[in-house]
Amino acid sequence: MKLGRLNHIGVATPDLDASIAFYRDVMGATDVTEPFVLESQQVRVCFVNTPGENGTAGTQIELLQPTAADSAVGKWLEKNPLGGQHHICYEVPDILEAKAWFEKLGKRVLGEPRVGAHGTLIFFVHPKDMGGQLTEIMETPKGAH
Ligand SMILES: CC[C@H](C(=O)O)C(=O)SCCNC(=O)CCNC(=O)[C@H](O)C(C)(C)COP(=O)(O)OP(=O)(O)OC[C@H]1O[C@@H](n2cnc3c(N)ncnc32)[C@H](O)[C@@H]1OP(=O)(O)O
Ligand SMILES: [Co+2]
Repeated sequence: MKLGRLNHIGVATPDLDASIAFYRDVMGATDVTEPFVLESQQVRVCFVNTPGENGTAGTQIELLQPTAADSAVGKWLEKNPLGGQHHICYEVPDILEAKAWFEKLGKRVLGEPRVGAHGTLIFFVHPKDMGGQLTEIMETPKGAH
């Protein structure tokens, strides 16, 4: 498998609007997308775009507020009520090759690849098999970079 760019860091929050204000007012973010609900993942989400170099896209902070307590992010927030870093997402050139790679290593791929918030195929690998880090693997968007 070939590791691609760090696409985003997933950050869970109990209050998306307060987190947007934090990134704008404390962190000086100037490029924050409009929030939208991704019902399949039971989250309200938006992206804080960080500057890249020489006009390339920087990485993103993916802000996630659960729409239900009994959801992946909702359950995580029960243990981490202030919120914080929830997962990390790397790009790969070939999602099926990457899935086979992790499975061959005996790591738990969570579900079949599905279309994620960026419109390309993604899957997650269980944090217990990844040194405690919930890891999202995303196929590099066509024509990106
Ligand atoms: C904007 C949408 C975008 C997209 O999908 O495109 C997203 O990024 S959506 C993000 C939300 N979706 C997911 O996170 C899907 C993948 N996550 C899962 O399938 C679950 O959260 C899972 C399987 C990682 C844990 O679910 P489970 O029901 O087993 O919850 P537990 O609380 O029982 O956790 C078991 C064990 O894992 C530890 N854990 C849970 N979440 C995390 C985490 N984010 N990072 C690190 N560790 C995590 C939890 O503490 C438990 O450990 P233990 O030592 O047993 O207490
Ligand atoms: Co994500």
